[in-house]
Amino acid sequence: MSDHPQSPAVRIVGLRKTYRSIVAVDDLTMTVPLRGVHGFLGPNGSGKTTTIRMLLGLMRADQGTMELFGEPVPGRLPEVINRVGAIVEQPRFFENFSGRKNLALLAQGIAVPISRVGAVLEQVGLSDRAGSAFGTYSLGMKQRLAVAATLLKDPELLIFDEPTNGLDPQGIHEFRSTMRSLADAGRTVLVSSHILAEVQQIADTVTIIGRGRTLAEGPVASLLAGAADPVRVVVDDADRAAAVLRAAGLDVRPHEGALLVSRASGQVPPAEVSRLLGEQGLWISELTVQRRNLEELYLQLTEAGPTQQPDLHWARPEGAA
Ligand SMILES: Nc1ncnc2c1ncn2[C@@H]1O[C@H](COP(=O)(O)OP(=O)(O)OP(=O)(O)O)[C@@H](O)[C@H]1O
Repeated sequence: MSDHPQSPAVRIVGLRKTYRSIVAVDDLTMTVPLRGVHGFLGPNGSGKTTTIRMLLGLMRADQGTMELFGEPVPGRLPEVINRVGAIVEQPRFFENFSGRKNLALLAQGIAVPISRVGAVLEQVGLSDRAGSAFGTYSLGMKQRLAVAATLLKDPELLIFDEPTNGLDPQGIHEFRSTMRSLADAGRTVLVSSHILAEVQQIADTVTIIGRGRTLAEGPVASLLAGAADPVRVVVDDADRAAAVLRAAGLDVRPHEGALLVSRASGQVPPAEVSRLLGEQGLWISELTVQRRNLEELYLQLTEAGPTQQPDLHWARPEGAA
């Protein structure tokens, strides 16, 4: 059990790393709550891999503090490393050995009971193909065998760095379900990706970074529940509908055969749009609130600049700048 039961799985404050003149990570802050899938998101080159390598003690930070389960790392890494499983680089498996035999060899090497092999194959959905040679596996199956290898020690936190790179849609789908089921079984999954929309589908919480800095962090649902998402409405007489809505003080923008209705002061209730148009005999054929996705949020954050983002931080640790 943890000495710090209330501590998040990961806490990073003020992390910085430079490679000669390149600032790869710049005052980065991240909190990964216990349990659930946490997306660590940002475009290529934004500093995700560098951060993960520092967290795992594979590289030294220039500045900042990091904790795993409340223990400062790298100082106390030996005490917590057994609670962490990570795929940072592709592990090497023997092509001619079956998935099961590859895992059995690994289990022996790290003194894990051989009985764990069957359990971890089951957890990643590879039991049916466990007897086939690794060389015959699809990329997605190879990746899931790598996950199975990290599960041998039964870690509480799993860290995957861009795990779906190179996978086809089927492989991506399967990997997502694997991450979801690991989290549903009570583990914490930290997954980095440059494809924000992809991770949005399974992440409970996210940290979004750009150029080595944290731009936003929090539950996906609260980050996306913008104060003023536009209402998209389709009506036959769009010109007259636009005039009616504008007369009621709403902003109206034609967009791809529909009208996007918004108001500077906040969210427009769809029922208000429906009532205003209905009262004038204008009948709506489609009415939806256009929720943002994480990619749109990212673009908005990078356009807005750092001074306009403080309300998007939800879990800034005390003492963070
Ligand atoms: N060993 C290195 N030497 C010099 N610069 C590096 C090195 N590793 C990374 N960088 C630079 O540091 C920055 C952050 O890279 P990093 O790999 O951490 O980003 P990333 O978000 O993981 O991107 P990707 O998804 O492409 O791996 C980039 O500008 C990268 O070019």
